[in-house]
Amino acid sequence: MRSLENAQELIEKVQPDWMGMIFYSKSVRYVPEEAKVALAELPVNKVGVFVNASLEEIKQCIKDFGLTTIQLHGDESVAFTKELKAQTGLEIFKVFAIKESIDWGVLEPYLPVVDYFLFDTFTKAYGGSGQVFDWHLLENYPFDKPFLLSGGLSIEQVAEIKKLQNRLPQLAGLDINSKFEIEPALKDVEKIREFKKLVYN
Ligand SMILES: O=C(O)c1ccccc1N[C@@H]1O[C@H](COP(=O)(O)O)[C@@H](O)[C@H]1O
Repeated sequence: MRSLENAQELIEKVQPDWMGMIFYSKSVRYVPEEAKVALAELPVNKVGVFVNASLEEIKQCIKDFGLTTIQLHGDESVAFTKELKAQTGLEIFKVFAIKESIDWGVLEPYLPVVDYFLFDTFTKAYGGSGQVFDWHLLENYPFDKPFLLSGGLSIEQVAEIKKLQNRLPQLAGLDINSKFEIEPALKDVEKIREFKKLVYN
């Protein structure tokens, strides 16, 4: 999110557990530096979404925007992720871009370093594609580590999402984005409220 009014309305009406801001300059949802004064004061857990950013860049955004959580949405190594955790102590979501299969061995070294895994659909643009991956690939998820589901989540998938929640208790949250927008970065608050009601009631 990047509009103060839209974010305030969403917080008031939906009370999300987290709210994301994209700090990847190639994204249509990129949050410019000028937004920092307004967004920093929002009373919500703020997730900074980064794609192969440097430690310095991430630390500057943490300071400017009052981030509580870092979402690493690129090809960040275990060593980089460990250093970020050591230097900031903040909550970390590490994203894995899913293609036709998942090699759980690749995720394993991240276990001691991250708070949540986040699964998104593979795309050359890294994220925000609105594309859904094959959720069957998660059925043999081998870890206790909680994970978040992402990638084109929409209101039409509520029944399937509920089935997945029943099968996989490690599924800790749903990361919604482009399917709940009026335009890039402007969220449809009523649609999100409806989605939350349908999924959690
Ligand atoms: O939204 C973007 O533009 C974006 C760009 C680069 C990396 C991540 C991005 N967004 C994240 O992508 C996922 C899935 O979004 P969608 O539902 O498929 O639109 C989500 O984590 C967004 O935060």
